[in-house]
Amino acid sequence: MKLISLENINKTYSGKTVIQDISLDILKHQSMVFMGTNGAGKSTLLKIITGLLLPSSGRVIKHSKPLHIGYVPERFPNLLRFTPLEYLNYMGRIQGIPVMELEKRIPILLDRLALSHVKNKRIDTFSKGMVQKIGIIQSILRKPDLLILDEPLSGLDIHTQNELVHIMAEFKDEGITIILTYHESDILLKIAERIVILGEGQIKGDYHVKDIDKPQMVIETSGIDEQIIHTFNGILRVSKNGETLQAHALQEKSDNILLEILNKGGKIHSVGVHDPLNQLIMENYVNK
Ligand SMILES: Nc1ncnc2c1ncn2[C@@H]1O[C@H](COP(=O)(O)OP(=O)(O)OP(=O)(O)O)[C@@H](O)[C@H]1O
Repeated sequence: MKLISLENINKTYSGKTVIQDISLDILKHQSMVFMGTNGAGKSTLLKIITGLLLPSSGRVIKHSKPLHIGYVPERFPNLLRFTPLEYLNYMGRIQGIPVMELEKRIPILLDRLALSHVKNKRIDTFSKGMVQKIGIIQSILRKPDLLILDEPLSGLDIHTQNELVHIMAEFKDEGITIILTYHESDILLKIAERIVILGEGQIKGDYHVKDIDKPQMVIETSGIDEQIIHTFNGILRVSKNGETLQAHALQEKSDNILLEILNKGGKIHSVGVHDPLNQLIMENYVNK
């Protein structure tokens, strides 16, 4: 089911085209990631989808009404001197949410994102990850159909990134469709079903994650028979290059496979990773 359709969207700033003839359907329950180099037009497109920015031409069609969109901008608004309770109540009232409802919902969300203990502290004393969580709570005060997050993980340590990915995955399970921008593939795959690559304001690639192979280990070995390698659990394919064999294997089985090769008297020359998604991204960034 379509949530939003973009039809021939163009956006120009002072005569410079930054979004060029983009048409795209956003489907319910199909979470997406927009990827692209700096200046590719990702933030501009997100703002057009939210309605914060009008396209210069083209149409944004909302297929269901009302359609609640939550939006977490790339930068937190300049309201850092407030406490979470003050800020969230303020944002809730701007969104027209009744005070009674806010009084119930804000403590639940603060608790869920592990921020209850700082609800009365000024946001300007918070870490980047805590500030990002406040931005996320603001975006889901009224449960959205579509949640749009612009670079939600940038500048965060890996632990906080994983925590936020976990939270976003939970939202997804609760039926919220998510669109975000980010550039690290392994994290994105936990959230996205679809990857749209933007470049110079245009769509350069549009892929379903399920169609992209998972990362594989590539093991270069010699001194062992090709037929024997084929019998190891987790081997995907083996190719020969002179005396050397190159085995592609499932990442989760690679430790066992390395041990088996050594046990059978083989030599390991190198171990690397082949990540088809990363390769695809690089090709799209570099070649188009
Ligand atoms: N308000 C504005 N006025 C003029 N030009 C703008 C404005 N906002 C964005 N641009 C330009 O539009 C282009 C696309 O910007 P946008 O922020 O959408 O890209 P992005 O892909 O989100 O980049 P980043 O990854 O750096 O955030 C850039 O060239 C940018 O300089």
